[in-house]
Amino acid sequence: MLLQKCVNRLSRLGSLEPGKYFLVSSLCDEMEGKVISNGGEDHRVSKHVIKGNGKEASLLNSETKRSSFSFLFNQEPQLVGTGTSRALYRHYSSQHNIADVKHKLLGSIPKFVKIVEVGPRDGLQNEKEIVPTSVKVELIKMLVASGLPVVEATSFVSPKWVPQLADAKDVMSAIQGIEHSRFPVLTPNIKGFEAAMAAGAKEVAVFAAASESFSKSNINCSIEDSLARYRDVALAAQNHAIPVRGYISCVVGCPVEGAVPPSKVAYVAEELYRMGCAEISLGDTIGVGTPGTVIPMLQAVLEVVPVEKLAVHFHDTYGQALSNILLSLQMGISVVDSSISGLGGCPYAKGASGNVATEDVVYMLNGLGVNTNVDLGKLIFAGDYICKHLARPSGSKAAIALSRTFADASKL
Ligand SMILES: CC(C)(COP(=O)([O-])OP(=O)([O-])OC[C@H]1O[C@@H](n2cnc3c(N)ncnc32)[C@H](O)[C@@H]1OP(=O)([O-])[O-])[C@@H](O)C(=O)NCCC(=O)NCCSC(=O)C[C@@](C)(O)CC(=O)[O-]
Repeated sequence: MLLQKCVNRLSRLGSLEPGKYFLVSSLCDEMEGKVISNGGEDHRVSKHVIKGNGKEASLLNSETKRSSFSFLFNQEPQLVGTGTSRALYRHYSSQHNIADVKHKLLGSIPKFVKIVEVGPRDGLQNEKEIVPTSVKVELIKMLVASGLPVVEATSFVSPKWVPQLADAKDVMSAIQGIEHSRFPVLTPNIKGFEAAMAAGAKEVAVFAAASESFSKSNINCSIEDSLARYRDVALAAQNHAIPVRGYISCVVGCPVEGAVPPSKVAYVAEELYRMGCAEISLGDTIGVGTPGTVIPMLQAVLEVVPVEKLAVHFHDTYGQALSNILLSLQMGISVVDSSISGLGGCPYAKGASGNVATEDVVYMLNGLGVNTNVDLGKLIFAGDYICKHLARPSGSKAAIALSRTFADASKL
C-alpha cells in the first residue's frame, strides 16, 4: 500500500519517532471522504497523519487497483508533495531537518530574500507580439497579489527601440494606488526620468553595461557616456527623493566580446554606487555564467560595493541560474531578480533566453527555509495567465510540475 511504503521510507530515514503526533491540516480534514476519479475509477479519499521528528504532515491518499495518487500537506496548509511514494519521500525529505542542512552546507544564507520581479518589463520587452496594456496590468496585479514586494513595471525608453513597452505611461496610470508592492521603471536618460516622474513612478532604474559593445548596441553610447547620463538621472532622482537602482549587463559574458573581466564589472558597480544607486543589480544578460565565473565576479564587486546593496539577475540560457543564485546567497546577497514563468531575454542580446523563473526561485527558497513572503500557488496562477495569453508553455519547471498537481487536486 502506498501509505505504508511512504511511512516505511520515512522510518528508514529515522524521521519517525513514536509518541510524537502533529496537527492535521484543516484542508486535509475538508478533503477527507471526497470522491475522486482516479485511474478511471471513483473512490473515496482517505486521510492519514504522518508523524515526524519535529515535523507535521497529513497525507491524502487515493488508491485503486490500477493507480494511486497522494497529496502531502504540511500544517500551513501547504502542498509539499504529490505523486508516488517515491516522489513523496523526496519532497518530504527535502523539508526535513532543514536546520541541519543549513548548518552543514549552506553557511550564512539570508533568512529573508527580496525577490524583484522583472517579468512585466524584462519579460515582455522581447515579445514579438505586443502585449495589450490591459493584460500587462492584470499580470502586475496578479504578481502583487502573490506577495512580491517589487514588480518592475515597464521602461521609459525610446518607443522606436522598444515598441513593446511604448504604453509605459498607460501601464503606470493603471497601477497607481496599488499597494503592498513597489513599481520601479527603467529610465535610460533624463528624458525617460522626466516621463517616468510625470507618469507617477516612485522608483527608477538606470542600466549600464560592463561591455562596450553591449553598451553601444543597447543604449547607443559608450560605458563612460552612459555613466555621465546616469549621474544626471541620479542627481535628478535625489532632488525628487526617488531611489535609483543601477543595473550592469554582461557581468560575466558579452554576446560580442566574450568573457568580461571581473575588474570591469567592479569598476561600473563602484561608479553606480558612488552616484547614489540604492541597489546594484548584476546581470548575466546572456546566461553564460557558471559558479566558476560568477564567484570571481562577485568577489571583485564585493570589494567595492557593500553586500547589502547588491542584487543578482541571472538569465537561464545554459540552465545555470539557480546554481548561480544559490552561491550568491552563500556569499551574502539577499536580493534576487527573476521573471514570472522565465519570460524574457534582451532585444539586444540575440539568443539570450529568459530570466530565471520566479516560480523556480521561490520553490528553491521555500526548500531552503528562506522566507520571501511570496505565495507560490498565486505565482503559478499569474504565470499561467501570461503563458496562456502568449500561447506558450511556462519556462518554469516548478510551475509545470505543480500545475499538474493543482489540476489533479482540483478534481477532488
Ligand atoms: C537610450 C536610447 C533612448 C538612446 O537612443 P538614441 O537613438 O541614441 O537617442 P537620441 O537621444 O538620439 O534620441 C533618439 C530619439 O529617441 C527619443 N528618446 C530618447 N530618449 C527617450 C526616452 N527615454 N523615451 C522616449 N524617447 C526617447 C528622442 O526624443 C529621439 O526621438 P525623435 O526625435 O527621433 O523622435 C535608446 O537606445 C533606448 O531607448 N534604448 C533602450 C534599450 C532597452 O530598453 N534595452 C532593454 C533594457 S536593458 C536590459 O534588458 C538589461 C537588463 C537591465 O535587464 C539587465 C540584464 O539582463 O543585463
